[in-house]
Amino acid sequence: MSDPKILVALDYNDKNQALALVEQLTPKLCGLKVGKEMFTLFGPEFVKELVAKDYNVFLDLKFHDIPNTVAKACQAAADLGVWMVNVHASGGRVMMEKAREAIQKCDNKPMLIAVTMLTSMDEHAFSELGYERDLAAQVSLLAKMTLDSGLDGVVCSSWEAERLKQECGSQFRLVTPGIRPEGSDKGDQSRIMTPAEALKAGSDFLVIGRPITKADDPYQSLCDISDSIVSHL
Ligand SMILES: O=C(O)c1cc(=O)[nH]c(=O)n1[C@@H]1O[C@H](COP(=O)(O)O)[C@@H](O)[C@H]1O
Repeated sequence: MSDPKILVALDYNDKNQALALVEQLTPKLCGLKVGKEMFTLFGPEFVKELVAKDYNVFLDLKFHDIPNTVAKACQAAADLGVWMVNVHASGGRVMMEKAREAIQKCDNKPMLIAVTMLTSMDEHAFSELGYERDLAAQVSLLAKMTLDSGLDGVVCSSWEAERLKQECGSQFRLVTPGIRPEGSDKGDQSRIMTPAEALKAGSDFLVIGRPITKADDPYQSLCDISDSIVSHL
């Protein structure tokens, strides 16, 4: 079975609510993303529970620390049986290389992805950080460093996907949040694309939260999104 393109973001503070949603979905059509909130509340046991239900789990903890600490954290994540983990590219080349080496030594080898610049970062917030390049150039620089460090890809906005595929090659995986099916509420996301547009732009995995988790019928919403991308697979 090939990896599902849709990763449902489980942003809940209630484990039973999250599990009730998971029961309605199917690993045939989606993977699940567990982030800092759920991991802090419910820990590794929750992650293992999802893995045991045969879901591809993206453990989205965005590690950013000294190389040795990040390497150990990635190894611990891999040992939970997850399918994808991530680090911050701004932690630097050595940190990413050590993370890669640590995962290669594990029995389970999750995909290793880096965050370039968060999609919540606008030009103003970016300029306050004092970088000399503009935001797009900084994203490109970090993506290329991620590629050189041997990682599998980056989290980015779908608006950056086309450029990053050209710069980093077709095998470099792009994981894109900010996805909104036609007609659904934008919420706090600003630079959005529909699932089909994002895949066409070069995205490999679509991170989708509220359009599925807050839908009256989450399974139907997942099926509708899945149907909308069939011709782009
Ligand atoms: O790392 C992420 O997943 C992420 C990075 C980013 O730059 N922007 C972003 O929205 N996300 C996550 O993607 C998910 C999007 O959820 P919805 O906006 O509800 O579809 C949330 O879990 C966000 O935390």
